[in-house]
Amino acid sequence: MKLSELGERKFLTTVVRKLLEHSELDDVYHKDGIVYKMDGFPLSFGFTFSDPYDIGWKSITAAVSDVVAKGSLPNEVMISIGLDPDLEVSDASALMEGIIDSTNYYGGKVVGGDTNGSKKGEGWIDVAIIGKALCYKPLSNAKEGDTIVLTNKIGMTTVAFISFLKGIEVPHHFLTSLRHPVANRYLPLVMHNNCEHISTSTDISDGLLISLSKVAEASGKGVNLTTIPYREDVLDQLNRLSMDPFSSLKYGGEEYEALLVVTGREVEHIMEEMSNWGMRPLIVGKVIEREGLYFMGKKMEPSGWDNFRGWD
Ligand SMILES: Nc1ncnc2c1ncn2[C@@H]1O[C@H](COP(=O)(O)OP(=O)(O)O)[C@@H](O)[C@H]1O
Ligand SMILES: Cc1ncc(C[n+]2csc(CCOP(=O)(O)OP(=O)(O)O)c2C)c(N)n1
Ligand SMILES: [Mg+2]
Repeated sequence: MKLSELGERKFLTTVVRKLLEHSELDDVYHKDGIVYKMDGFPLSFGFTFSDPYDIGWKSITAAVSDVVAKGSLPNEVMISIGLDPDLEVSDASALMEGIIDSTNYYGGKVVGGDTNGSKKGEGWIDVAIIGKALCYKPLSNAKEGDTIVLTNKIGMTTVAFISFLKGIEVPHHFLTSLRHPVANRYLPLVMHNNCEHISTSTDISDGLLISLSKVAEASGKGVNLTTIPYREDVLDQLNRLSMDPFSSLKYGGEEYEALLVVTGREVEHIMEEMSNWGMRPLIVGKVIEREGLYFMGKKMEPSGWDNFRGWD
């Protein structure tokens, strides 16, 4: 069987998980207050419209997103790059500047890395981060009745992805978050202040549905999504593209927002604090007893980005 038939998530849960020291496949590995993260992508994921600086910036944001979503702050950062020998030095410098600026923005420091040659069009960036946990909660910790809060409304990348797949030109502003995504660096502080009320948390970089179902599976519970958390301009544009919001959900990913799973009555207070730090949070669902993923009580399949299958 080929990897493309099995899919990335099944490969991780049925093959990789068995070979690891521990069985929890969380966004970061946590031990004694320290978190460990590795995240990478081929440079071709920068599409044709991203410049080298922004690709460097984004490689850090993608990795930091998992760290901040787990209530942690990045410290040491290491970078492994593979570059085409024909690349201009000025472009390679811009890529490194994007990496350094982004790391500084999130409060970390680049302490080293590795440089390799790649074939044309096959370069990559891998980022490793060691960080400090201010409020780490394992994915398995979600409890029945918990409220699920998303840091901001989403959908910009979904419009871009659907437009590409349809071969339609994308209005410029929908590309901004794909080019230069910014994760909220204050989220770990809000989580730290309210840690006793947070059951767990995760980012939504592979798409909202995948992340919700990871929470459900890890905790042995279910998740009921109660709204489609798209921005108004996204809903308008999907309408123009003749796509309904529900079927668009699977074309997600590369949105560096986070889900907080909140227990008890502090939800409003936590959302107010998030607003004070620049987020516009909203409630998107609940943890329920019945296993699986549901939309307004109706069972649905988790779908989203898969590195071996694309949007699946
Ligand atoms: N090649 C690998 N070897 C060991 N663990 C891996 C490998 N690839 C992924 N994992 C682990 O599987 C889990 C899920 O990975 P991934 O989907 O890439 O996470 P995320 O989307 O949060 O970046 C993580 O705990 C990660 O550390
Ligand atoms: C050419 C191209 N096709 C498809 C995509 C879409 N895409 C690539 S990676 C990804 C998911 C998230 O990536 P990342 O945050 O690096 O992944 P993680 O390891 O955290 O899951 C998506 C939606 C793209 N960026 N470029
Ligand atoms: Mg990630």
